[in-house]
Amino acid sequence: MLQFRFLRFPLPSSNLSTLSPIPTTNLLRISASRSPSSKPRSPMASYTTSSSSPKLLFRQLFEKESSTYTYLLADQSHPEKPALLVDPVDKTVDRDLSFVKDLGLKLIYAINTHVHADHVTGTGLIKTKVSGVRSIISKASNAKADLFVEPGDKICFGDLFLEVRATPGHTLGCVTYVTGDGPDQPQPRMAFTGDALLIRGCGRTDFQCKIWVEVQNCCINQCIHRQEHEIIFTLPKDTLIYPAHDYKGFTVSTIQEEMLYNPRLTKDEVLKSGCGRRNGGGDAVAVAGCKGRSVTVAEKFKSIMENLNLAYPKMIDVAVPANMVCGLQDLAFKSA
Ligand SMILES: N[C@@H](CCC(=O)N[C@@H](CSS)C(=O)NCC(=O)O)C(=O)O
Repeated sequence: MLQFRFLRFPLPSSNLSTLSPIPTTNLLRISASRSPSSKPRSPMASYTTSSSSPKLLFRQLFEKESSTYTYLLADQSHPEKPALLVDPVDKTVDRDLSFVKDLGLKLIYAINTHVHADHVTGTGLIKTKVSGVRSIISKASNAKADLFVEPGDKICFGDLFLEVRATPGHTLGCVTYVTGDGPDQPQPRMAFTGDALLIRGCGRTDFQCKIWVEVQNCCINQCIHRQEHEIIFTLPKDTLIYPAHDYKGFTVSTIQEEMLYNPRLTKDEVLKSGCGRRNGGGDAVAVAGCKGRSVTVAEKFKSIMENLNLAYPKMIDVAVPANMVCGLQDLAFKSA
């Protein structure tokens, strides 16, 4: 069972009628049933690739240089049509804001899933162009923003909300934003996974996390594997996956599809062989006496990730320092 703190952030006075005031200790419990440990044998059920709610307005936007997806969500049934952007890119801010204006929405939040390494976030630029917008990032990112979220927090926009789930691995502060569970919320649910879970892939783990591994003497690859399975894969199987990037032309996936076909997250041969036992985290643990089969799930994942041989993102030296300050570094130059 996961526990979520129910938060509504205070809005600037011009927005006060948009959302309800902040409840202080309102706790909402969300059931989180465990996912099956191995691949289902039956063929994949065919799930819808779009979510429906009379309230939700949803758009997937693309920035082609970094292959980044930005997501626009709004409560269109609310009189003020409060909206938020997930992972906006500086280069496409004008496009996004003009789109928001065309649709008659009131942008209240500009949210990042993590400190990006391949592009500069648009959140800082958006704040200079639209008054009252608040930037959001996870507290664990250590980056600057107006508001910091932690696992279990909820970000409300009108009657809709996003839950915050921790999915570290690509960076320590990576979070996934998941649409709410409830009568007014979109069905199926939607998970904005940032770089934690990509379609048939996942974010590289050779940035911050190697340092963390050394410092904490803990295997982050094992950690991300566990996070993917327990924090993401406990969502309903029809939950739609919307990543921050795609390099192959995919736009959306589902939990079920990724459980079956994501090559980085489905290496469970040890479990199937009977040579493994389960530990508390759901990983296979090698058992003495199973010669030649003593490779754990986490070790396989680690080996895949250590052999990706990806070049460092071209913009990393510019993007990371800028994104640590909400993309506001050198803003005068950029907006000139
Ligand atoms: N070539 C691109 C960067 C490509 C890259 O490294 N993508 C990251 C996410 S953005 S930091 C990643 O995690 N990729 C995983 C994968 O399997 O591709 C550039 O130069 O910007």
